[in-house]
Amino acid sequence: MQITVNDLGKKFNREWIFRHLSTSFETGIPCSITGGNGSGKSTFLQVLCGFIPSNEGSISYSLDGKEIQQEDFYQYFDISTPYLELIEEFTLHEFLDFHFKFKKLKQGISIDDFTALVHLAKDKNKQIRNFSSGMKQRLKLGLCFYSQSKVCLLDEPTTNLDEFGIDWYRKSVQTILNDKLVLISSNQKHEFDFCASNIHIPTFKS
Ligand SMILES: Nc1ncnc2c1ncn2[C@@H]1O[C@H](COP(=O)(O)OP(=O)(O)OP(=O)(O)O)[C@@H](O)[C@H]1O
Repeated sequence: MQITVNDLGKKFNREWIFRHLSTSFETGIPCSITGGNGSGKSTFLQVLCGFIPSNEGSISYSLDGKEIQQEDFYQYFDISTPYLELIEEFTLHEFLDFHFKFKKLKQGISIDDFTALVHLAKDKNKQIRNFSSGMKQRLKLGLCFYSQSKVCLLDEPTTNLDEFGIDWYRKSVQTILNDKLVLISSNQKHEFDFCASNIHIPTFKS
């Protein structure tokens, strides 16, 4: 998978969040998206995956040399962000049954394997609303790690994770780096110090 960004710009009202941003991303070269609070890291990820439109420039997506239309790109990525809501009324089992009707689990992994991988096997019948914030975060990350999608977008991936969870994140993310295009928006080195490339958003203010 390859994503190419050409002269991309995004503004809210009259303020440019980033401008003249040109780069490319590809599977096997994980990239960190860095910058201080409010610099535009989350906005960049949201523009990249088509959640919000850009004001200037273009983004192209291709898989094995074939172009993917922007409107079809949703089939190819997973995103984990602090603002993403889970369906709180469902139990974990109901939630996973529902989710994996639309997304495919990685080949060879069952739903039971999945719950073990995210250390939630004992919580299958618990309603998501009764999960702790760290349990929800492991679930969100697991949905990205263990799907068949080609692109994995992680916004502040260790939010709410304890030391065990951070260690789990660092080991788990390693298992997908060769198969998925991984982009990590973060201010914390332990979330991205293994990345081979970096985009520093404040560099693209004007
Ligand atoms: N929908 C919106 N309308 C207007 N301004 C917005 C909107 N969304 C974000 N912004 C502004 O865009 C700027 C970048 O926000 P963004 O959330 O992308 O930053 P960030 O780098 O991810 O920050 P943090 O590290 O705090 O999560 C901020 O000034 C924010 O207030």
